[in-house]
Amino acid sequence: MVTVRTFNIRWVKLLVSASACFTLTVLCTGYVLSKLMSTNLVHVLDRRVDRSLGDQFSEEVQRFPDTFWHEFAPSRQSTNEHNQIILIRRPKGIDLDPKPVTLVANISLAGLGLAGSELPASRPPQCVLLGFGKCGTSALLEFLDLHPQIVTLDWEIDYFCERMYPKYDLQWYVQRMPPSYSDQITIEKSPCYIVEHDSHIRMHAMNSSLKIMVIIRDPITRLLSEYGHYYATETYWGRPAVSFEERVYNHKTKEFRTAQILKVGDYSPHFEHLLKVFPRNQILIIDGDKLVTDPLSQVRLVEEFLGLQHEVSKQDIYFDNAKGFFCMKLRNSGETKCLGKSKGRQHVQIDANFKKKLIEFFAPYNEQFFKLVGQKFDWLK
Ligand SMILES: Nc1ncnc2c1ncn2[C@@H]1O[C@H](COP(=O)(O)OS(=O)(=O)O)[C@@H](OP(=O)(O)O)[C@H]1O
Repeated sequence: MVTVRTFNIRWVKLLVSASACFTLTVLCTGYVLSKLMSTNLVHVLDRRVDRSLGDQFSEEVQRFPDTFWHEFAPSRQSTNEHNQIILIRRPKGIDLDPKPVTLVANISLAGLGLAGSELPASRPPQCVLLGFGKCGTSALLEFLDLHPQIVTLDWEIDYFCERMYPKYDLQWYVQRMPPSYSDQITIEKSPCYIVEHDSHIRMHAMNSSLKIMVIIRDPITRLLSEYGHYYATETYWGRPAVSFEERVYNHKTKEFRTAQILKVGDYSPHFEHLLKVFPRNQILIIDGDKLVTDPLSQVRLVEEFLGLQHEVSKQDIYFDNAKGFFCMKLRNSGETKCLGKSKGRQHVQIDANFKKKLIEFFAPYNEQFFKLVGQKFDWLK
């Protein structure tokens, strides 16, 4: 009898402390969330506003926590009846479309000395970088972002690809573009666009005068880069990775694994389709190998293609010995910025005989590509 009562009391105690813990957790989470939503209101609007307002604005700014993306531009539509700036943000995470959080900034346009002036807004891109993956798409975009008249989306939205297009409409796409002024050019890059041919048609339907950029590089270097990515992924997940040779060549049949190599490495079929959709003068081909050794030469090509002044200069970049690549010097802050660890990996060394085989394998595909685009590249050495 005594034992049963002791047992019951113990259970009641346990239940009480468990529910107290639960209530405390709920209360704490609620408090933290409400703090996040109410106090950290304003983020730097954009580079130009930030620059024009200088320190005075920066002092007023309370940075929004890093766990939130800057979602929409504070555009005309996103100022409220009190002329306050409204920011819409969503938590960072894997979910591509979580519910955004709307926040009213604690400052007004007039308070910023911006009454009546144009505010940056999300606009459809006037130029898209279609790929090819592993050819330097991120580096190109980072260098272009140094241009005051260029605004770039810093993630791959893949909107025109099959994975996204049926799910989202144009408004969804445009709203995700970074804030820009009407005299700026918005660029986004998604490497799936070049190999998924329906994307070409979908982009043309959005804007038939869209400017198209495609970056290519020596297909063997591209293949090595792709292998580096595969190796890093397998290692990360603790899975065994096959050697480069094994991945691209079947030693039993003594044949290259063409499905693996040519899916992206044969550039011609993708260009053939692109040229059926967009006129050649709307397409700019960037040399990914030159982007590594002389990034300014390729940035200049883009500036001319987009009808912009040459703004990005030697002062904006430097060669970083530790990274082994060119990096950026940011004009506003004086800070330096290199691409992350997953860009600029060391490539595996390949045996000279195997490289010869690869060169012979790719040669006819490259010749066909040079003919198609009327341009030669210094590849296969
Ligand atoms: N400045 C600078 N810094 C770092 N990396 C640079 C740079 N310029 C070009 N590259 C080359 O870009 C290669 C990655 O290409 P992508 O960004 O197109 O890759 S991805 O498809 O988006 O994953 C990457 O390939 P890996 O060297 O294999 O990592 C680089 O060779």
